[in-house]
Amino acid sequence: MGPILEIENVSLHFGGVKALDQVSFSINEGEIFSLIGPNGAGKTSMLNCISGLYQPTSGSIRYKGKDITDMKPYERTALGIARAFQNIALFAHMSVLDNIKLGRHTLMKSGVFSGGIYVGKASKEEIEHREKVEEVIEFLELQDIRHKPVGTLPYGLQKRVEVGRALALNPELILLDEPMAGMNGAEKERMSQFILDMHEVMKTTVVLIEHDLGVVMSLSHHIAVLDFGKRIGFGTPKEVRENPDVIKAYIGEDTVIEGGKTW
Ligand SMILES: Nc1ncnc2c1ncn2[C@@H]1O[C@H](COP(=O)(O)OP(=O)(O)OP(=O)(O)O)[C@@H](O)[C@H]1O
Repeated sequence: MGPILEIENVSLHFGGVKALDQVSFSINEGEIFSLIGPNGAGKTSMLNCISGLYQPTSGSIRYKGKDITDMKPYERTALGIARAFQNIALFAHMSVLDNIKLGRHTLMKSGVFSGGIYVGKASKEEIEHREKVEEVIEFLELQDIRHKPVGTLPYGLQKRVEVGRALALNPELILLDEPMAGMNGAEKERMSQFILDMHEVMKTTVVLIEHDLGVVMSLSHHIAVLDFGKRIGFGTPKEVRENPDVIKAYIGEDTVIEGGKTW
């Protein structure tokens, strides 16, 4: 399959800091793609450029052949790009169900108030809306906690709800910023399985930022490696693992890039 996202010479400067420096790569439709690199390498900045939170200083971003570089975040959401945040962006006092429902509000054409007045369009939309939310709750196995306030849940489950909120937007491209941060081994395995199912069952293209290289190497079809804002590696897990520049950037660690190692 061809590329769904093409990043071309993207730079992002904050004053003198080059968070991204002429970075290019493309992501194939339907694949699991990972962005890796040390702290401060520019991974989150790249996701921000893709989701529209930041505007690149220069360069372009094409989604399904269309230049989206100047589009607002909500316009990108409408095109099928959704994002789960590194720091959970949920409403702690609201239930799991309501948080996931809220994720879909940006997509609803009928306003919040039209439901009670104009039955036709609003009700059809409301049914679709509800069906998708239920599908996500089932997919991420959140049935038992659907009515629990998110703030009362363990961190790992909150991360799963955060992913659910993005998934409820029915994205073709989902951006997951460290969805496994702070999780134990069993929780990571579970999240890995959900990511694999997003790819295999939902046919969603997944862009993942993850520090656990074991997870990255086993899940990803392709990987881009950033260091100080520059792309220092790109390819399959095998290619990246054997790339001398990547190994060099990994100095101070064992030079074998394997499971259990983090970056
Ligand atoms: N809004 C901002 N204002 C100023 N500098 C920023 C801003 N956002 C990011 N940076 C800087 O850009 C660089 C890249 O940061 P970024 O958060 O993208 O890295 P990262 O690879 O995601 O790191 P981490 O793994 O720690 O999340 C860092 O030097 C950071 O301090």
